[in-house]
Amino acid sequence: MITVKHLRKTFQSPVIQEGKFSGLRTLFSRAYKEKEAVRDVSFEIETGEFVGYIGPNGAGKSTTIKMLTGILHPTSGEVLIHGSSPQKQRKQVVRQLGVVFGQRSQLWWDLPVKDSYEILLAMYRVEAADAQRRLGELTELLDLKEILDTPVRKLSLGQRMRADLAASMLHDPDILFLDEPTIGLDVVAKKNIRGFLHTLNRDFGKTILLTTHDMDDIEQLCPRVIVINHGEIGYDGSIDKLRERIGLPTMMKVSYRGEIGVPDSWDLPFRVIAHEANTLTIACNRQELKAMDVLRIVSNWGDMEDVHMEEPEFEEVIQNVYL
Ligand SMILES: Nc1ncnc2c1ncn2[C@@H]1O[C@H](COP(=O)(O)OP(=O)(O)OP(=O)(O)O)[C@@H](O)[C@H]1O
Repeated sequence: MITVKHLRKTFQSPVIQEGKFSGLRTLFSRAYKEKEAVRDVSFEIETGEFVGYIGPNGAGKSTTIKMLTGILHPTSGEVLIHGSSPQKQRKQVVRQLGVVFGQRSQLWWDLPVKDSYEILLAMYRVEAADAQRRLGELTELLDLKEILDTPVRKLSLGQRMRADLAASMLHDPDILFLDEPTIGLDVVAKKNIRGFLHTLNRDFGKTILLTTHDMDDIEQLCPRVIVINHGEIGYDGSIDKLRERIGLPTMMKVSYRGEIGVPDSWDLPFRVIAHEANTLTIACNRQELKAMDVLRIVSNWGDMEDVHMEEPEFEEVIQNVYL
């Protein structure tokens, strides 16, 4: 279980001096300004959950993950991983964590992938038989066979990400923190990574916290989403509830055989957005009005042929949370 209580992190950065020799003067100046990257973040994640941690650029996601993994010390507040602090009981906690930062590889650039794995396995003191078995499983699951002998710098981005994911799993941690593991990948590579993460969670019971800007990652993988904005939690719950809360309209396209007799009175519980030839476009808020009730009304206006419904895109919902 992961417990995060009133986590806060402020950074101090030097105030940039203006004018002549500004670079030098900034270097020797004692003026600092504070940046509150994470203001007040609290949540709990149960064992076996798959949670999306999302927010706009600069919201505080990476800073949170760095505190969860023990890389950064919080200014105040506390993180507990299975009851232990990643800052105070670092050795013990690190064994339970797998971490991937999509923007930066943890593998040795000039070494073949396999050699990096051997170093990591030795660092984690994984016994030879276990190491062999795990490497075999991961090679199979992530389709690594072709790239084990290739130096990391020669891998494509998709191959590198698969190699990094395997590296994060070598010591068989039960919790994974993934910071943008699909960044920059093409559609096929993304699909493969998602498949792997889904398997890890469903079949191997791994607890996963996933940061991403790809809303398809979130929709396909995460039953629960935590939204952070300006260093604070803006939402914590299911995607469906989030849709409900934002309440963007569902678009309904109703087509008729022949004429449509839209009544003169526009006093309707939904909006008619467009009326073209034999088609009406209607926007209705499904939290306020059931689709059946809309259809009951519009069926009186002509001989209905077809109805097409479009739910708001999750991307659009999220943009409204970030505002
Ligand atoms: N070491 C640092 N020193 C000063 N400010 C920092 C430092 N690290 C992060 N920040 C600032 O803290 C804020 C939060 O940064 P963070 O990297 O956590 O955001 P993020 O949500 O991960 O963003 P992105 O989606 O762009 O990766 C930003 O304004 C960033 O500039």
